[in-house]
Amino acid sequence: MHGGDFNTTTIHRRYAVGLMSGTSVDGIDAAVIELIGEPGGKPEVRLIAFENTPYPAIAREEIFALFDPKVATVDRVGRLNVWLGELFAKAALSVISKAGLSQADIAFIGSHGQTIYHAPDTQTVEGLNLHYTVQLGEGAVIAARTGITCVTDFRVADMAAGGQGAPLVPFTEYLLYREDKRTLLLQNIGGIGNMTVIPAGCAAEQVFAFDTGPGNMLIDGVVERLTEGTKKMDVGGEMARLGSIHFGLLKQLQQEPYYSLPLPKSTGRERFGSTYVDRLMEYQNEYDLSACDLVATTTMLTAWSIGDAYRRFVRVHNPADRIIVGGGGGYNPVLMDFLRQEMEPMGVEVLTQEEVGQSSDAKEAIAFALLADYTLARKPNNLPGVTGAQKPAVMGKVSYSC
Ligand SMILES: Nc1ncnc2c1ncn2[C@@H]1O[C@H](COP(=O)(O)OP(=O)(O)OP(=O)(O)O)[C@@H](O)[C@H]1O
Ligand SMILES: CC(=O)N[C@H]1[C@@H]2OC[C@@H](O2)[C@@H](O)[C@@H]1O[C@H](C)C(=O)O
Repeated sequence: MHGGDFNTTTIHRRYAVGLMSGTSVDGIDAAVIELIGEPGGKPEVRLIAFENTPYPAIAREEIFALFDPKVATVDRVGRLNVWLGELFAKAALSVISKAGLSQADIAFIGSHGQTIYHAPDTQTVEGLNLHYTVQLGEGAVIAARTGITCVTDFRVADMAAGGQGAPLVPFTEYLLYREDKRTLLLQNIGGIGNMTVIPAGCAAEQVFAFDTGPGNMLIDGVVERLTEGTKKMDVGGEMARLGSIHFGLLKQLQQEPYYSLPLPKSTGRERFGSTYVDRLMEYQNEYDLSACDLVATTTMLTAWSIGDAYRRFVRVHNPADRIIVGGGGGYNPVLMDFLRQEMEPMGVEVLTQEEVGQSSDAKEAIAFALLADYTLARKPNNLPGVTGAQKPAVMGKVSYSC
């Protein structure tokens, strides 16, 4: 099949590539999917190939450097934008070949890019309400290197319509997971934690979602500090398993105002990034905690924040049957145990994406391919009820291939 052939036999089957790089900056997720169904409809999705390409160390360092707005000068931002465009293009070409396909087989690429700054809350300048978000990874470069039309920069259109520009994946979760009889919570535990609520038999307007708080960001942050950079994550929850939770500190951390902010809401590194980790390191001293105690307490805080979000914002009107966990946090057994302790007493079964036959690793990359399918069909692909946008928007900017 040729991606460019829009005749009646091929129009409903096409291959697409989705690219994602999350807030943890652990590399580029690339997926090839087959979409069966009308463009911009409710397609059947088949995962053909998936690959995670770690960033070269120098690129990762530059991304982290540019999280600091004082460091992110316009020349460095411009340079990183095309640099990441090149790396995303390579990741796309590699996964296409892993799928046993050629570029000519691929109808389009949907690429999220790398968020370096996200400012969803209104800043008023001379009566103008400004909110903004910056994702890097130039679509023109991806299209030029691959010869495939590429959709990028999804979030800004939702923000222009008054939304938070996040989360965007719930639209695709509604398309792919909705059930008639069960209310589902889809919990992503990436850098940040985010929850999508899909009530049994719901319409798109009834789906809601929000960021629950830190995902792995605080755990990764403290582990990196405590091990002087030799470890980037608590692999297998090993440190947390050896520590004890300090309930006094836990209680103090639970007072963070984000948890009680009303919906819709989203958050990021601006709140739970390195400044927050600095504070956790100070608490370690103040409470005289071992390294493992601090990791255990931070891991419990992360699990608690998900349970707390469910109790506060979901349970009364949408008692859930299942919470399906995706993202790297699902690979941390201690975090998953703590989450079970939170959720099971409330009657919510805790499962991973793999346990329901999906791929946790590929989920977000798949989502951006699916969102791009809607962009190219010129159909709205945001959920105003989720992002707080005042109206539907066709998100994504198109860089056409010749
Ligand atoms: N084996 C493991 N043991 C413990 N933690 C793990 C393991 N594998 C991954 N993780 C955690 O998952 C994180 C990566 O998660 P993920 O890839 O979902 O993040 P992301 O996509 O960058 O984030 P986001 O969804 O917020 O954009 C790692 O930084 C680490 O904290
Ligand atoms: C601005 C930004 O990149 N936000 C991410 C981040 O990572 C998780 C959470 O915060 C979510 O809001 C979002 O990503 C997912 C892919 C989303 O938009 O659904």
